[in-house]
Amino acid sequence: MTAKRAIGRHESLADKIHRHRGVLLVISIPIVLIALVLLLMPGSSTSVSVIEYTMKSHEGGSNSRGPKNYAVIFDAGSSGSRVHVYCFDQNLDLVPLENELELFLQLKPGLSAYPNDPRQSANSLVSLLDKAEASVPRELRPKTPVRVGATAGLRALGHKASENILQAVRELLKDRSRLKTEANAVTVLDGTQEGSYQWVTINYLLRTLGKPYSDTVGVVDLGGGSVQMAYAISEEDAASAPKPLEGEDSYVREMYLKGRKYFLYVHSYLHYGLLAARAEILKVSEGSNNPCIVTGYTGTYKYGGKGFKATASSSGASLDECRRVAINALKVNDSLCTHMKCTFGGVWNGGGGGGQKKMFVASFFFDRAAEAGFVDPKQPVAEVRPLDFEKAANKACNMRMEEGKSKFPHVEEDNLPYLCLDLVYQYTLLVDGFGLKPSQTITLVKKVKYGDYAVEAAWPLGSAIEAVSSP
Ligand SMILES: O=c1[nH]cnc2c1ncn2[C@@H]1O[C@H](COP(=O)(O)OP(=O)(O)O)[C@@H](O)[C@H]1O
Ligand SMILES: [Ca+2]
Repeated sequence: MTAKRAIGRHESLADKIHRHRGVLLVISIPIVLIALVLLLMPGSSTSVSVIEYTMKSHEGGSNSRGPKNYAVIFDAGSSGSRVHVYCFDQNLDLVPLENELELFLQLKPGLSAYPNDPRQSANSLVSLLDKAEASVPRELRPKTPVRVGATAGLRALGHKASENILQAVRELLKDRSRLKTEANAVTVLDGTQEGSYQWVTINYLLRTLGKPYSDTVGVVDLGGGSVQMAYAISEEDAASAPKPLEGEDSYVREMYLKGRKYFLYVHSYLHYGLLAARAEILKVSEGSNNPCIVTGYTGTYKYGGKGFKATASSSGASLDECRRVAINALKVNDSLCTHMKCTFGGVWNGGGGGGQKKMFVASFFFDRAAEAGFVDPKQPVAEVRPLDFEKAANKACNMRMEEGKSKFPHVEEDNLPYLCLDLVYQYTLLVDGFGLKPSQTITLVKKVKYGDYAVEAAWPLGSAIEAVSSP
């Protein structure tokens, strides 16, 4: 020991620690104390959920796999069921199946339309399953993962009824298909999962994954039953994220994609999808006339097994009054907000920042804009501003039912009585809910161009990427 010390430079680490143990003790006590404080502090890393989600960088490849990996993903949405079949090469690039980059099929209604008949509900997927499976080469079927993700429709049905339906779907897959079902392949996606997949889908197709977070785009997905918003935030903002409300998912997910770590702010609002929001807006006027219903219409709106009085007021629809009702239904109310800044219903807004600069807004935002005639449904994307929704709303709220067909020739007949409501809600959600400026340019998206092709801008691609890149 003494000899070693005399040599000095050759002193081992253990000896050094031993010799300086006094100093080390003095230094380490405050460090341990600070670490403890940080760990126990509210809003620290406890509000960040880390998801096992690793997308390898290009050179990583999927070593043990074949040159082509298929994935079959069912989107059991509240208003319909769809299936997507994708094929990836070893670099996790999409490769064409016949002449498209995905097989995409859809039908209506969704699984939740059969709440008391799980078998019939599951059987509604048969035609989609058969066609999807047929598109996967026979020898690859046993290694091709199939997933079924149910969204707001089954979420709103409640645990028992939805679990029965999911069980029937599991049995259908087992009996009828040779595709690979992993554990948890058939589930109700939680809303934050759905929002994260949507973000991955769009950023994957735009090839922004792997770039700094402020180069990625934010997404909004307006479904029938729920609406999700997701965008990447800085590590500092993630660290100071508030804890979620009781029973809510955490606000921030950590994801590793193409060699980079992202902190994704994501929130899903159940009951605020477009079709569910109609019910919320009609509930505000509770049994009396509603200023959002197109002038001259008398009827009942059915949603989730319930009926809501949908009758125009005698003075007709009114943009301003409908706006007030929509703001009320959204619970845009600062007194509910216990965080720095909220969207609506007391939900933290994520703090904004570079990942929210560009917003890609999907599903019913695109569809209604197309029906209302201010975007071309044949184009995959359209740049608009929230005030385009308000302008169209103004026209819809000022017409009479019988003028509907000529003023809005592309609107489906069943949607006509609700056109003022839908457009006012969409404007209100973007501006009063999500806090966008009425004049901010946003991208309405149905499909995203990927090379010479265009791919559906929907969450299943994010799920497929996870399925083929997990071990
Ligand atoms: O793959 C897709 N491509 C384009 N639009 C889609 C796709 N899947 C769903 N949508 C849009 O979402 C709307 C309905 O949402 P959905 O039925 O999925 O409700 P949910 O997400 O609340 O369960 C559809 O009318 C359609 O506009
Ligand atoms: Ca959906």
